[in-house]
Parts: sequence; C-alpha cells; structure tokens
Amino acid sequence: MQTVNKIFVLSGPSGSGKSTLLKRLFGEFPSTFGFSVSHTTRGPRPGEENGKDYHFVKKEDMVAEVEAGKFIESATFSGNMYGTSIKAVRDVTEAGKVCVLDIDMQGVQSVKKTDLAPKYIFIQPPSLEVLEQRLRGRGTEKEEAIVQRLSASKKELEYAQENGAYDVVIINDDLEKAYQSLKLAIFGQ
Ligand SMILES: Nc1ncnc2c1ncn2[C@@H]1O[C@H](COP(=O)(O)OP(=O)(O)OP(=O)(O)O)[C@@H](O)[C@H]1O
Repeated sequence: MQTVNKIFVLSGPSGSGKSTLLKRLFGEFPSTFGFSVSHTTRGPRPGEENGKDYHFVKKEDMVAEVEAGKFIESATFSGNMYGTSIKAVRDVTEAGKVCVLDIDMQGVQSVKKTDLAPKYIFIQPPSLEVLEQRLRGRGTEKEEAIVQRLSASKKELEYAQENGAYDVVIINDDLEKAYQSLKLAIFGQ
C-alpha cells in the first residue's frame, strides 16, 4: 500500500490514543510498516538478538553518539540507556518499509533538526478532562504519574497550537473517525 511519505511522526499527550490507533493501523496493514530497532546499554536477555531486538552497545559509545547528535531520543531507565538513532529509522525505509515514530514533543523537536523530513501528525484528546478520564480508565499509572502526564500534556497541546508544528492534527474523540483520519493522513485519498 502506497503512503504519502516514508516516515511519519505520531505525537500527542500520554493517553491521547497513539498506541490504540497504531495497533489498529499495523494490524490492518501488517506488511506496509517496519519498526526501528532501538539501542540499549543493557545486556541482552536470553534469546535476544543484536540488531533485531535491540542494538546492544557499550555505554561510552552510546553517550558519544548521543552527544554527536545521532539520536532522535534517548533516556535512561534504571541505569541503562535506551534510544532511537536516526540511522535506525533510515534502515527501515531502506528495507522498503514505512516507519512510524511514536515520540513525545522533545522527540519531535529533535527530529526537526534532522533531514528525515517526515510527515508530522498530532493526536489530540477532545479535552483535558477526557484525557484524564482515559488515563485513569487505562489503569496503568499511579496517581503521581497521572498528574505528571497531565501537566506534560498541557505543554504538548500548546506546542501543537504553534504554527507549523504539525502537518495534521487529529482529534481523537470518536475512535473510528480518528482512525479514518489517520489513514487519510498516511495513505492520502
Ligand atoms: N477514541 C477513544 N475513545 C475512548 N477511549 C479511547 C479512545 N482512544 C483511546 N482510548 C483509550 O484511552 C486510553 C489511552 O489510550 P492509549 O494507551 O492508546 O494512549 P497513548 O497515547 O498511546 O498513551 P501513552 O503515550 O501513555 O502510551 C486507553 O485505555 C484507550 O483504550
């Protein structure tokens, strides 16, 4: 299936519905999309393959590459670094697949500094009240994390209002309608 671009960025507040929409998209078009392989400084677990599950790298190498601007995003969880490199995205498109990056606002700003030239899509909740209901309804975060996510989401919504921040804004009120809008943004008419 032809898409209007080879790389898409999907962003939006936590709980706005990105994973829900992407799960459906990848389910309907399983051979169109490919996943970028992340880097990590943690060791491989039994059965994990280097270059497939992760690029397993030494901490000093990853720190140097992050500093050299080779990563779109990186973060440290329990002492291990994780991240998505620009090359990992290129590898997907060079394999003939379409890459969708599900990233936060910082990741979006970082992609804008690269020459990846994706189409930027923002998934917007109908309101902050509905977002809060959905986050609580999902039941995956503790109270402190919910408060943190809601506060971050205000900044994400403000950024999305800025001129030219995103090519398309999809309001995820009715899931079916939002999904149709996403398909339109990705495949065109
Ligand atoms: N249109 C919708 N109507 C009602 N509920 C929805 C809708 N879209 C998503 N949800 C629900 O809202 C919750 C949050 O959705 P989801 O987990 O997809 O968000 P997300 O943007 O991927 O969040 P995160 O960034 O934290 O991973 C889920 O429980 C999901 O089932």
